[in-house]
Amino acid sequence: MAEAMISGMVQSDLVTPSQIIVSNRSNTNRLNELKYKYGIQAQKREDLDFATIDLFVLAMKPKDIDSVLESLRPHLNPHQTIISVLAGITTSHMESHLPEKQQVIRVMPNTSSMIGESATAIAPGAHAPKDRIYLTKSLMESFGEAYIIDEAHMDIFTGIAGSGPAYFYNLMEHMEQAGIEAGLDGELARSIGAQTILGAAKMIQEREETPTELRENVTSPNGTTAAGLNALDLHGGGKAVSAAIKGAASRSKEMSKQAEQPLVATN
Ligand SMILES: NC(=O)C1=CN([C@@H]2O[C@H](COP(=O)(O)OP(=O)(O)OC[C@H]3O[C@@H](n4cnc5c(N)ncnc54)[C@H](O)[C@@H]3O)[C@@H](O)[C@H]2O)C=CC1
Ligand SMILES: O=C(O)[C@@H]1CCC=N1
Repeated sequence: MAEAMISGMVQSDLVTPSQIIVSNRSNTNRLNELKYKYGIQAQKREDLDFATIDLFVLAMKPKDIDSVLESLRPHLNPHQTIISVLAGITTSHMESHLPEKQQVIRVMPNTSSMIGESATAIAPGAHAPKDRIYLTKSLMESFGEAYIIDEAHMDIFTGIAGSGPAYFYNLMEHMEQAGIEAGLDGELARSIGAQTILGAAKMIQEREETPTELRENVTSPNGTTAAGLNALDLHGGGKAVSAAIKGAASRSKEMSKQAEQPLVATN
């Protein structure tokens, strides 16, 4: 996810590549790969000059949040902002592991950041000042659309947009496979599927009609679309998508609860 955001950011005018420093726990090969690919700086954790950093963007796995915050804590000053992309980790949880009144902002981008087409949510913590919230919004807009939302809606946003690209990739795997089974070349089938999804998404964005109206426009009485939609319905159709979104949102909620539980030492 970090690479997808970096890729989108460096293609925009908002930041210069040299303003971005990437770091990780121990994988120097990966750091060098990102450094040369995007022209950004790469530094080992122990070489970071914390005082010169305005925004820390955390993009490790949610399970590592507490140890990372504890290790950042002694180096922070009140003017620095912690931006987290971690699914399920609440701003209040992060604030409880940081110096009092530390600025925290939770965001949820998706991997389409890579090409400047993310749908990203932003939920400010209790002490994030307006200027940092808007700076974060501009940063997120450098790789797509960004929406400031109530943190209570972060789970459902994650279900729709954070995980959402995967539902469409899954759909496209099926479209491609159906094309192949009917004798189409695989690449051609993939490209037809992608263009069809792109066109449908742009119709929603660029025209006034609702998804329902647009669906009805495609559906001639007793025609091919009606047959396709009937089959879709018979196999779960839209309900399956709704269940996917709810499943992801509920996992996000569950991850928030897990993060609150104290670690139990085992031997
Ligand atoms: N993959 C996705 O589509 C999205 C992921 N996210 C969130 O982004 C985060 C990362 O997900 P992925 O990129 O898929 O995982 P990943 O496993 O590809 O990347 C995690 C990165 O964190 C680094 N890392 C691990 N521990 C670290 C530490 N202690 N200090 C510094 N760096 C450390 C690793 O070296 C690795 O580069 C997760 O929290 C996830 O919830 C959010 C939105 C979308
Ligand atoms: O699967 C995940 O947990 C992450 C968060 C949203 C998309 N990928």
